[in-house]
Amino acid sequence: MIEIEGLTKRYGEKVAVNNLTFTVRPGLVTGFLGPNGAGKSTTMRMILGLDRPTTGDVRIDGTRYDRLEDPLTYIGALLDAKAVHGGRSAYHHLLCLAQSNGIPASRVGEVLDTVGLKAVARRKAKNFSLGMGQRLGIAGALLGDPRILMFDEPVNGLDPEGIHWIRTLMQTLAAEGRTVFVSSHLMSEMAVTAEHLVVIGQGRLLADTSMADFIRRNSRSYVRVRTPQREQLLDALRTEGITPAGADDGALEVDGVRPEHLGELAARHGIVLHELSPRQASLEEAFMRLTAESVEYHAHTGPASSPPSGQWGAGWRKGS
Ligand SMILES: Nc1ncnc2c1ncn2[C@@H]1O[C@H](COP(=O)(O)OP(=O)(O)OP(=O)(O)O)[C@@H](O)[C@H]1O
Repeated sequence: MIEIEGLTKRYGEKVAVNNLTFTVRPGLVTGFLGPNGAGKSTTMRMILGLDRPTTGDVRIDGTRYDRLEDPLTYIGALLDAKAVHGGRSAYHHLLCLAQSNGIPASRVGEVLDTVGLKAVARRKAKNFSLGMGQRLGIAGALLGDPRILMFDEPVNGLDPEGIHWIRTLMQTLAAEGRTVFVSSHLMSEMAVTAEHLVVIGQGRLLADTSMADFIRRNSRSYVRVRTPQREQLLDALRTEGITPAGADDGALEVDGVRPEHLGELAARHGIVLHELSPRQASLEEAFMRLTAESVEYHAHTGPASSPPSGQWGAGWRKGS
C-alpha cells in the first residue's frame, strides 16, 4: 500500500504538487492521470524518496522510503527507462542492482526471462531500442519481487505486442495481491488496464475513484436512436415529455431515459427502430472534461490556416 498525506512540493514559486492525500491499495491496478505538468512524476519521485516533499508524508507499507531496508524488495519502480548505465549489459545492470539490494543473483535470469530479454542479456544497454529499454526498466522494478510496483509511462515506445504484454503483466501482478500504480497518457490503454484512478491537475487531487465511477461522473450518457419514422418518434417522445437532441446523421440522442423504455415506447406506437444503443463517453472524453480547467497549455483547435505573421503561438494560452 502507498499512503500519501498532505504531500506538497514547491520549486521556488512553482507549486508542483499541492496538498495531495490519497492511498494506493493492493490487489488492483491504479491509474495515475493528469495533463502534462500536473505533478505525476514529481509525486512518483517523492514516493521513492528521490525528491524531498516540502511538506507532507509518504508511507510504503507503513514505512518511509528512506527507512526501508533493501527498498527494492518493498517497492519496484520504472521512472525513467533511460536511467541505465549504457556501457553495461542488461545482465550486469540488473546484477549491480541485485547486489546492492541484497537480492540473490539468480533473480537476474528470472526477471530477464519474464520481460523477454534473455536472448540479449549480454548486449550493452546503450544499443537497446526504446522498447527494449522499457523492458529492462521493468525487469529492474521486478527484481526484488516487491509487493508494490510503480510505473511511469511504461508503454512508452512499446509496440502493440509490448503494450499487450505490459497490460497483462500489471493485471497479473495486481491479481497476486500486489499494489500497482501506473501513469500513462494513453487513455485507451488505461481504460482497459486500470480498475481505479487517481487524477490530478496542477498538483491538486481531482478524483480518486473507480474507473467506472470516474467515467459515469464525468461524462454524458445517453441513448442513440435511429429510425426511418423520425417524425413519428419525435411525436411519441413529446407525448412523454422527452426532448431529444439531434445527431448529425439524423439519429436522435436521448438523455436520462433507459433504452428499454424507449424501445417499448417505439413498439407501442408501431415505430420501426434501426438502432437503439446506450452510449457512454470514453475515459479520454471524461478525462478531458474533468481536466479542461487545469491543463497548462491549450493548443489552438481552430482551422489549420496560418495566423497573420507575428502571431504564431497566439492560440496557446497558459492556464491560470
Ligand atoms: N526540478 C524542477 N524544478 C522546477 N520545476 C519543476 C521541476 N520538476 C518539475 N517541475 C515543474 O513541476 C510541474 C510538475 O511537473 P511533473 O514533471 O511532475 O509533471 P507530470 O504530471 O509528470 O508531467 P508530464 O505528464 O508532462 O510528464 C511542472 O510545471 C514542472 O515544470
